[in-house]
Amino acid sequence: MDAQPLAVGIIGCGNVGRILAEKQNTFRITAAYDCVPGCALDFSARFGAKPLTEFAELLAEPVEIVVEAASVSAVREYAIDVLRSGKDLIILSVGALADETFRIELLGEARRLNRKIHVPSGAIMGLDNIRIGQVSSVDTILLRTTKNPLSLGIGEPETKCVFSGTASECVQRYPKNTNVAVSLSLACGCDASVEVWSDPGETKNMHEIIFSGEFGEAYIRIRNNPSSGNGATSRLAALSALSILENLKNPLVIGA
Ligand SMILES: NC(=O)C1=CN([C@@H]2O[C@H](COP(=O)(O)OP(=O)(O)OC[C@H]3O[C@@H](n4cnc5c(N)ncnc54)[C@H](O)[C@@H]3O)[C@@H](O)[C@H]2O)C=CC1
Ligand SMILES: O=C([O-])CC(=O)C(=O)O
Repeated sequence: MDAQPLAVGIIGCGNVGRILAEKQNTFRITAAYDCVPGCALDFSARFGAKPLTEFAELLAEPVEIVVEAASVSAVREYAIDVLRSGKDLIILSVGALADETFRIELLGEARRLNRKIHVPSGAIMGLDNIRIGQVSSVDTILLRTTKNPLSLGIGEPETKCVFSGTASECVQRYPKNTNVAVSLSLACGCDASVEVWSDPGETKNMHEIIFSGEFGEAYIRIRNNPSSGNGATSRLAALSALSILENLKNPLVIGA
């Protein structure tokens, strides 16, 4: 007899939520919440999930895991309640975890309740082995992100470095564009350096990672296709969350 598909709840029925729903195979999004009620209703009409117009309704739904695909503020507002309702969590808006006080509280609750929080590789690659930063010395961890100014939400006409600093500072300035910087910091165990470049000629979302330490040196360049529903979000970010959901019940664990 076939196993029941994994029941999934979603917070955020926007671009990432829709990509996950379009490609669901071994899981089912059975409940969908968005702070814009029309978004949850449209999502439900298209994909059959139960539309929720109040967050509290999600806590009572029989889902094993909730995908947050909404915003940094949504993580701060809902993540702990999701864990307390007995569900695991996938967080896309990883920037929320740059706040150390919040992160310690959230992870403390996860530990206490024996729940898992998954941070997908999102719009980058290599996060699996960048975790070696937690067990060996790191000399450099730098993310250089280059996007079209329209994706960054700025009107910069020239190619220019518009931010240089740390991941935790960067995500406050560009919360919809640099969650990956905080993912890198969490993986390697130190606040990554970040440069954000605005390039009016760039049609992709490019991330370059420069990593060196005890292991040697790495340079990774990812040139992502922007997703059709939100140019600031790379399609890879949604596909990465999709691959977590598709693999949750797989006994063979590959990479991170
Ligand atoms: N970890 C990573 O590598 C990446 C993360 N992201 C993040 O993933 C998240 C989702 O991205 P998209 O789907 O492209 O965004 P989107 O803007 O297309 O959709 C977000 C949806 O969430 C809803 N929403 C926002 N705040 C909410 C709240 N407090 N409560 C309930 N609903 C709320 C919005 O109404 C909207 O329908 C964003 O925070 C984005 O910055 C994006 C790219 C890469
Ligand atoms: O999708 C991307 O290229 C990266 C992004 O927006 C983020 O990390 O928030």
